[in-house]
Amino acid sequence: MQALETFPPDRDSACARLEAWIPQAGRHYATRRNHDTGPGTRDGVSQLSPYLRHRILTEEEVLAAVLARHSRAGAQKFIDEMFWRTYFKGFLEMRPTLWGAYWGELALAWDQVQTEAGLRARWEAACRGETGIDCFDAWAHALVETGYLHNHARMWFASIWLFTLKLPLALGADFFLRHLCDGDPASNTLSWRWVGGLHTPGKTYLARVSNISKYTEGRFRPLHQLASEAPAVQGAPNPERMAAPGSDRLDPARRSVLLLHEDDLSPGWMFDAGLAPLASATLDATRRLSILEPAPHVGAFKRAALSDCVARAASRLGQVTEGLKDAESIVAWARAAGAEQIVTSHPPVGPVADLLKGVTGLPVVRLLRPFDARAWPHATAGFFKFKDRIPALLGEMSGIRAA
Ligand SMILES: Cc1cc2nc3c(=O)[nH]c(=O)nc-3n(C[C@H](O)[C@H](O)[C@H](O)COP(=O)(O)OP(=O)(O)OC[C@H]3O[C@@H](n4cnc5c(N)ncnc54)[C@H](O)[C@@H]3O)c2cc1C
Repeated sequence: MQALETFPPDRDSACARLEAWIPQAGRHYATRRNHDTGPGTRDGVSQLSPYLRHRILTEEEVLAAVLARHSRAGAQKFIDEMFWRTYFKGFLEMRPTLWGAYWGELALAWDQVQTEAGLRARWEAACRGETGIDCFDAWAHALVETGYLHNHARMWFASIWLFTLKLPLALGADFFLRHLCDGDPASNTLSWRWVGGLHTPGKTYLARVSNISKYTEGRFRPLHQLASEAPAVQGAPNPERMAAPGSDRLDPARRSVLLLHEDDLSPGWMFDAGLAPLASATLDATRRLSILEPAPHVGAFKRAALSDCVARAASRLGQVTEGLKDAESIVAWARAAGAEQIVTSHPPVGPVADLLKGVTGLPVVRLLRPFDARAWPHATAGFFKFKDRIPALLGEMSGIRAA
């Protein structure tokens, strides 16, 4: 699988990529980050997202590594972009109904695809990269084959999907989630909403020929092929904000088992908090990403990354059961291990959190990372308000030198 060659799903590869990237995270990133010269040639972005999304690398360790090499001002652009991930997660945690609304819209759009031949033909052509719009078709192929798209290409792609091809937003977000190695409920759903004018109400993103031509360095110039206007799409408005989640309390004296999942593959912080599990298990929630089957590389990435996590933490885990897939098997496994509680890292809104809602009969202790607990409550409005908090959030991180 090409995607797993590009993104080997293990921490050693993640650390090597971070190490190689650090020198580029300053001025180079600020000047080159918007350029997309195509798979295999782009040097302006880190391609760390599959590792960050699954917390094979944590935001804190990437930020600390970058700030050990660059001043805060020198790496400001990269630091800001890193915090978009945190901001989107916090925003969705406090507005979880947006995830339910997305699933409702997806189910409706999927019904329409099955009953409206014209829509089905346009959707299939878009997913197969057969629209006749060269740039769009090339991005569709790259996504399916490599499991990754550059941020600028994601913006152009989503814009063309919505405003030129006039396809439903939920089907586009689903196409991304089924193929991206970094597919993330918060960043993906909210970025699609941002392009469609729902995240910042009324403010849409229109892909323009001149912008595509400039930042693909002449690879593409879709003259007379793109929509010239981008009216906001229909969709659920941003709901009222709820309180950000807090951490459950860990009672280390109770017999615990640890459930490892795709949202946090660096469990060391839970052992530091006193967790000594009788046994551990990994959860495979891939099938819950979509109504359709996710691409093979998506599940393969997650399963291999979970196995790598188990191998790294083996001495702390007790006996390990890999690949639980539903709530019933989680409860049966925990009971068989003699547990009084199932401990897990707090899963943000998404497939794992959905699955864990079905666990009954044993308490589930969801531990929230201090970084998330500090950052998420600030995602109250737009990113630029959140951005004001970045210096304070950096200051509160352990191991960060003041720059
Ligand atoms: C329509 C659309 C859908 C997207 N879907 C996803 C998704 O499912 N999963 C995902 O991780 N990102 C998503 N993004 C955000 C962004 O495109 C990717 O995080 C980024 O391209 C990852 O590549 P990189 O690691 O080389 O980024 P770099 O530019 O090197 O940035 C470093 C890190 O900062 C964070 N980051 C940078 N830009 C963004 C951004 N705009 N939003 C959120 N975090 C950011 C990521 O963690 C990234 O790894 C989406 C963006 C758009 C426009």
